[in-house]
Amino acid sequence: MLEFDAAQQQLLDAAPAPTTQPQACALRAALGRVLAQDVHAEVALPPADNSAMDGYAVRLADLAAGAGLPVQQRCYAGEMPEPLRAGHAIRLFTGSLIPAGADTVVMQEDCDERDGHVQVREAPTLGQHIRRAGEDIAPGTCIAAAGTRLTAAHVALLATQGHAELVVWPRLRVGILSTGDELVQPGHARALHQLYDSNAPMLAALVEGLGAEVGATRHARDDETALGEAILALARDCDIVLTAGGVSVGEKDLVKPVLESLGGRLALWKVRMKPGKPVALGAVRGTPVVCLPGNPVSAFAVFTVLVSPMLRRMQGRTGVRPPVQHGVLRTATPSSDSRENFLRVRAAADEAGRLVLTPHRGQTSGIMSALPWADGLARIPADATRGDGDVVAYYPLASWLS
Ligand SMILES: Nc1nc2c(c(=O)[nH]1)N[C@H]1C(S)=C(S)[C@@H](COP(=O)(O)OP(=O)(O)OC[C@H]3O[C@@H](n4cnc5c(N)ncnc54)[C@H](O)[C@@H]3O)O[C@H]1N2
Ligand code: MOO
Repeated sequence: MLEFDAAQQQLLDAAPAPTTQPQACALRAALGRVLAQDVHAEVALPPADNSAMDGYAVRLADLAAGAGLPVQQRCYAGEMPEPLRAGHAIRLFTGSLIPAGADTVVMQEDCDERDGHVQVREAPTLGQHIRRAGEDIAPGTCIAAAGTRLTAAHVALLATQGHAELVVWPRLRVGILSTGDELVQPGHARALHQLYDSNAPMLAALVEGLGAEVGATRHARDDETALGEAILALARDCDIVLTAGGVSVGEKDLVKPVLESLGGRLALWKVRMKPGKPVALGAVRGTPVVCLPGNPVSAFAVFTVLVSPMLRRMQGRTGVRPPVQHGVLRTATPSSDSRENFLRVRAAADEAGRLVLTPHRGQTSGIMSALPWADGLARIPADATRGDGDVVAYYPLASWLS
């Protein structure tokens, strides 16, 4: 059996970085896209000294006499202030530019304005409430690196630079094949011996959750010709193909011989992980094909911890393996197995602020209701027992599936 970490690495090694040309993408459509180039700040942030408060711009020394100061101008955000005259104040608002000659902002709560004069009640400190030009970002700073998958926060930061377009990698196109005579597509009538196909919609949703695109989805019966045609068509139209089912040792587990007949190199593994022992990696006409186990729980776990790093690399992303955290198991039932066991767990903080991991009551690969229930996967090492109070590695779905 292949060790889990070695399998994850071998899949990564089989993942080519993007080979297509980067493309332009409107800022408004950039959420979830992957930057193909570093973006450097051209303008400082903030671009000019401005007020952090609604109040008055003054010269600190002018307050020493304690007299009220004539209000020279009311300057709103979006207007140009006049240079501050000696012994005067300028009324301004949050975001208003600081007038030349002013060195301090007094918030309006500390002032009284009457008959065109402002009296400052609380002695300010020099420079208070002024946001300095460039204090956040200096021109030339890299504000988003190539390989970043853009979030709303990145979109906001990139907008400060006035960019209406960004250079991103084309979306990775993933082909999905579910296999099995027993499967019926949702929306169709189902006989007693049949099962609705949940792997295809699940894998499509997982792929889209990473910011990749579903190039095509197919279902094939357990028949060498049908499987071969489907894999060839998907390999032709997509950057990578994911199949589910038919990869174990049963008489109708035909995916392996079909891949071999298509002439691709093939590595079939029994990976030392649970759920998800049977996993295969092949290539058809240069397109990687990854075969996941048919049990939907196993396919979900394999996608999360084995396949997602590979897809991230093909998307052109950096940080292909999200951080693994650690948490304390809270369970009445210790876990042990000859394979690395990825328990479906919920995560919460205990009174001391420690991350506590509670396993779902059903941990066999047939218990699908554990998937939407879980926050992540807790990893129990192979050939070891871990029970209540033990610290284990934790793979949060929020980061491993994004
Ligand atoms: N004798 C052995 N039997 C099995 C072994 C083994 O080592 N020796 N391994 C077990 C493990 S572990 C797994 S995991 C499964 C994986 O088998 P396959 O990848 O060949 O998957 P199938 O047999 O095609 O299906 C397994 C299971 O999942 C259901 N399924 C399949 N596709 C879908 C779908 N798209 N939607 C919903 N459900 C699906 C299928 O009906 C089966 O119940 O093999 C074990 N057996
Ligand atoms: O490895 Mo299988 O995925 O446990 O049921």
